[in-house]
Amino acid sequence: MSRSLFRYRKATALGFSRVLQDNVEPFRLNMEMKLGALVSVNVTTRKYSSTKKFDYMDLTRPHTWYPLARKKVRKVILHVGPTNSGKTYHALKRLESCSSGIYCGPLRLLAWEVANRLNKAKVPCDLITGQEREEVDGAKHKAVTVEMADVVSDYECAIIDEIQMLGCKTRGFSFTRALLGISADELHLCGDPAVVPLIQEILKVTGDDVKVQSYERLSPLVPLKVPLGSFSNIRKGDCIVTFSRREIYRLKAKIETGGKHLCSVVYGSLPPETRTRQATMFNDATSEFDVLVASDAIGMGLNLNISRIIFSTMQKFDGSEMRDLTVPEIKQIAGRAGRYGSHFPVGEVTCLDPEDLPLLHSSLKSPSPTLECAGLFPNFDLIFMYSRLLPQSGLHEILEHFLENAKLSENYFIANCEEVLKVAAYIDELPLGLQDKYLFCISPVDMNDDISSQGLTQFAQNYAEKGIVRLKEIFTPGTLQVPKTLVALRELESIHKVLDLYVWLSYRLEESFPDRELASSQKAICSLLIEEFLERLGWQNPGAKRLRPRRSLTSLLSQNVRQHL
Ligand SMILES: Nc1ncnc2c1ncn2[C@@H]1O[C@H](COP(=O)(O)OP(=O)(O)OP(=O)(O)O)[C@@H](O)[C@H]1O
Ligand SMILES: [Mg+2]
Repeated sequence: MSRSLFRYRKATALGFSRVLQDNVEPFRLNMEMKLGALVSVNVTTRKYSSTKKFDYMDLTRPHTWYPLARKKVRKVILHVGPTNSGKTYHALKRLESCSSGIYCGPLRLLAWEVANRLNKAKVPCDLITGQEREEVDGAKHKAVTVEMADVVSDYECAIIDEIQMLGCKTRGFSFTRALLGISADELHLCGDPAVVPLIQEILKVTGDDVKVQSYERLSPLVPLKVPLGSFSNIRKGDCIVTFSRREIYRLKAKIETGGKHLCSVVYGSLPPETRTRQATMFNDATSEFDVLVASDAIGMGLNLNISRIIFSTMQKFDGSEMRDLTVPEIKQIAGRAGRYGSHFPVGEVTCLDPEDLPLLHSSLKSPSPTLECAGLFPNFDLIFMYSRLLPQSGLHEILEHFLENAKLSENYFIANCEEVLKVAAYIDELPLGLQDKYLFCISPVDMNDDISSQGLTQFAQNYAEKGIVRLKEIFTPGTLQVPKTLVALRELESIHKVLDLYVWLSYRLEESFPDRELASSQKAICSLLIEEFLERLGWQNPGAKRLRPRRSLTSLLSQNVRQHL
């Protein structure tokens, strides 16, 4: 059964939201989908329909786009259960013991964690994310972010972690691509039980052999009957969760002013390496930073030494309105407390506001709603073929038409393309080919961040005009400073995003973006300056206890970084 896209706009999602990232591997198209296939166009009504079996808008059989995976009967093992039940642990144990393998995770932090773990266990493992390629001699294993999942090689074993994210409005399509496209003898999927019926349904047509392995939580998670009460009740190992950056810093200051604790912070727009170091500092039992103030950026798969999660609010702004947290979000976040093997064998969870307790308690008892649809997104090949029907149109128009006319089966929805369309509208003004335009559209730009979107427009403009983009033309190395205010901090976070975007583009347009090394070293400086700011904040609070001497920034800058200053 085919349906049009827009009925799926509100299709099921677990509430996760992030900008679209890279989708570098071209789809391997169904052999039936060849250039020159018959497609009829009714120009006056601008409705497009297929006359024969070749129909570029027909996305009802996405499993046929991956011939390599379809040559195998894959042994698919669905590891499902609550948070902290050992799902990822068991899948990784299997990956380690296989001769070749790939781990696909939803976060750069998780890909880093897995690459480190495998390399420590003497299983050489490459790390590949949109912005990093760390290759290890002799590696037959890879840890990647899901957008970089490899669908053109054969593996003995593959893992897709947090598979329920295939219902995510913006990133779900990358999970679907990995699910259908990875060619592995064994495919391990880890996630929430709510995903089981959908995966079974989707994989009915692939002929794969699907087994479900269920897990129980390894250590107890106790929802407390009372709220936190006074901030003087904050203790070592607590993590306060809130969703705005301003609130994060307000709570950090409030706790530190009490003079008993210093706080690490983790939130989405902090550079990933800063997030890792803040989390490491909190995890380190000897560090003075013994309380964590975080957003839902901690909510997925990470292993932190948290004893108690305290929700400062049960509402978050989702881009258009304030809404209650969903059951899966509450369970994911609460599940960070009392991780098995951490310093705190029993996890606790509570709220600041007593009125939030009923929602917290009922959510922790409820199963997550069953997922109904998985995301899809047209890759460049599909858009290119479709563009032949609209030779005079820009990418924005082509995309809009494609999205309006795409036919989907009931198990799928099309990704939310608002961000992509925003970039397309701008990029269409520039004299660029369709492929270049598509690339800029799927780049990890944050169009809601002025500096980040200005960075993208500047890069695209320089690229269109000169074919080469030198970083120094738009950014002067040596000018970065430790921020003195939260406004300056936000600016530095945005500059980091621009540099990150440059690195991302440099991996895809290597000759035109030649300054990857400089961009990477400036990124490292940004995160060190941000960390310096975070540590100084702790120092400035009059009541805060004395810290060991801080690391000086200069001593932290490696030779490699300094040579660019
Ligand atoms: N059998 C085991 N022996 C030792 N450690 C284990 C075992 N099982 C799990 N762990 C450890 O327990 C912690 C939680 O396990 P894991 O990360 O696999 O949980 P999960 O079910 O994937 O949780 P989430 O849903 O939050 O991703 C990890 O630190 C993991 O290394
Ligand atoms: Mg996990």
